[in-house]
Amino acid sequence: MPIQYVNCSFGYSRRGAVLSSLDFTFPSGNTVLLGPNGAGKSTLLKIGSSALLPRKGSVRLGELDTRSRRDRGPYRRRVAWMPQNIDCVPGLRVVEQVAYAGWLKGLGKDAAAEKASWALAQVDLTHQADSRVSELSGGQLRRVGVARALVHDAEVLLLDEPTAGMDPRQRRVFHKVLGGLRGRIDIVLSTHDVADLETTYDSVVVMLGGRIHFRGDVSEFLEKAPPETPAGRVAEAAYHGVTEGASPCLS
Ligand SMILES: Nc1ncnc2c1ncn2[C@@H]1O[C@H](COP(=O)(O)OP(=O)(O)OP(=O)(O)O)[C@@H](O)[C@H]1O
Repeated sequence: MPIQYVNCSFGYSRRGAVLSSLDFTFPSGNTVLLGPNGAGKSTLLKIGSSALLPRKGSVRLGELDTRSRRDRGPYRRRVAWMPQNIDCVPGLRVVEQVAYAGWLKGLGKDAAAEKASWALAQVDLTHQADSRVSELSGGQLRRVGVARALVHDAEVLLLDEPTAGMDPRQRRVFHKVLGGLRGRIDIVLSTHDVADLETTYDSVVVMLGGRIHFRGDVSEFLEKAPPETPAGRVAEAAYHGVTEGASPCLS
């Protein structure tokens, strides 16, 4: 079931609006959220996760509304969010970090341990299960963040720039992981990286200036590239085609 933004407005201060009367529903499947710095991608995901509440309007998953205190617990069990900054509990090993996240979302101790091992396997980190997080690279730490988001069987996974800091090999592994989750969970991932669009995602959403500027299938998005574009540069050219001429700044 997709997240719905209904007439949603939000600003960090009284004066500046980041989102204004946004009516939008994320597509099902794997969705990549693109847009320049400051377009509002993280804000959209934070509001979608219920970490922030809209100033006006609502964010819903089925009948659950993030503004309702009673709905927020069930909402957060169904929608997992990985923020840009991954905070880990000092002293815990990787598998314990993930199990702890599951326990916080209501899993029993044994179930949390079992699901933690499963989640680490999904992100190809089983071999690091007993490492301390301080021993991990930035890319591996992001995969721990994804495992923590996966551990409690949410229906929707919101990932804020999970591939930042990953080397090309790690990124390939990560895209393979996302491709493998296709059809099992709805994923929305914000990034500046347009590699592997066809094999990893079903839909593309482009944000500009706090608005949804483009929404469509990956194939519709790639058609925005000029016909003579060399094969390896189609996604990048499509992104320029979609965003060209539009103001990148928030009004
Ligand atoms: N905590 C905050 N306090 C005040 N303004 C903020 C805060 N976080 C974001 N903003 C502002 O909100 C707007 C949208 O920022 P946001 O981080 O959502 O964009 P983004 O598309 O995720 O950017 P990036 O690609 O750089 O991560 C920007 O103008 C930004 O300066």
